[in-house]
Amino acid sequence: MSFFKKIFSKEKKETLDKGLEKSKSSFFTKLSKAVAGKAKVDDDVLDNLEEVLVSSDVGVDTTLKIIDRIEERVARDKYLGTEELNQILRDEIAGLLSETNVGEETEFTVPADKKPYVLMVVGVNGVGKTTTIGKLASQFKKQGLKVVLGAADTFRAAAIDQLQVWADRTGVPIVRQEMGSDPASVAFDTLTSAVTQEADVVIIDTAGRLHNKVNLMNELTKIKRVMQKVVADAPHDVLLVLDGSTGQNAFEQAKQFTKATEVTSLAVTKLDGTAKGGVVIGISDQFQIPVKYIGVGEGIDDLQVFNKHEFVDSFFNQ
Ligand SMILES: Nc1nc2c(ncn2[C@@H]2O[C@H](COP(=O)(O)OP(=O)(O)OP(=O)(O)O)[C@@H](O)[C@H]2O)c(=O)[nH]1
Repeated sequence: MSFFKKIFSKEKKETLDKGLEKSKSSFFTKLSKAVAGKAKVDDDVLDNLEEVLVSSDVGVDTTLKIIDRIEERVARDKYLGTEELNQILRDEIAGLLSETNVGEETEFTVPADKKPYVLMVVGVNGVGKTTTIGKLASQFKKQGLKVVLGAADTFRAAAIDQLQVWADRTGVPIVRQEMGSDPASVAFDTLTSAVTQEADVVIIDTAGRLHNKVNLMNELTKIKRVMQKVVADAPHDVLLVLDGSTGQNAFEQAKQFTKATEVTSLAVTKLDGTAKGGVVIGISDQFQIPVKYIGVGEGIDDLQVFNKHEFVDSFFNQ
């Protein structure tokens, strides 16, 4: 048994398979319609395939890239049977994910040389930001790491309270202030407290008001600047949380946030409730930002480290 197979636990695989069920069944139903009655991959099949990919939220640019590559293959191999299409798509998608040079990890890890490792989490309301933070806190704590949460989404009282709920649930300390207080001040306090406690991981929640990009940019820049007074190279990671079930909206949010701040990794949530799982492929390809985590359920253990081999295996194994 390969190393990869050994560490890809049965439990993780089952959760992933279940989480991608809707996307898979919708994709393969469409794919079988796209090739119905056709023995070879021709222009018609490629047109249909293009539609299948776009309607699976892979995104237009990434779809065209995939179609171009299959066209090249058709031209080279002369005859390509439609029964081979599944394998070819699988190869092309795995290839695309490899180009973004991500998804090799299988476990939650924090860099050993950063203490505390500071993770700033951004994203609009409702995408699953708080839940993702709670799930991450739980995972890191399980590894014996000391975690501190910072409630720097001070825009809404509910956001602070919700993070408190996750802090209580996971037994992790939280630094919070009144609603409406300066988010940068909360971040500063959180880092100071983390350094004093010799914490390993700090997770900072931020407000994601997209309606005013300049404000958002200023706010995130200020939080970063103030954090650097405590930990010089903080934040070590800026994680953008996107709701996978919103398909093209997720692309739009990624576009806006990457303009407002330097996003270093992505979490795509709610893949279990949607047939739009293709969004993971398109987003990682178009933004060239690693998808680090995927949310495949509401439970505390339903956040997975995104691994491209596991993802492609699960997606294409029916
Ligand atoms: N099915 C499913 N639901 C999820 C997932 N992640 C989050 N949710 C749910 O999505 C809803 C919104 O999640 P929150 O974490 O509250 O979202 P938020 O982005 O923090 O939003 P605000 O609290 O409004 O800022 C909650 O009901 C979560 O349980 C997931 O991976 N799968």
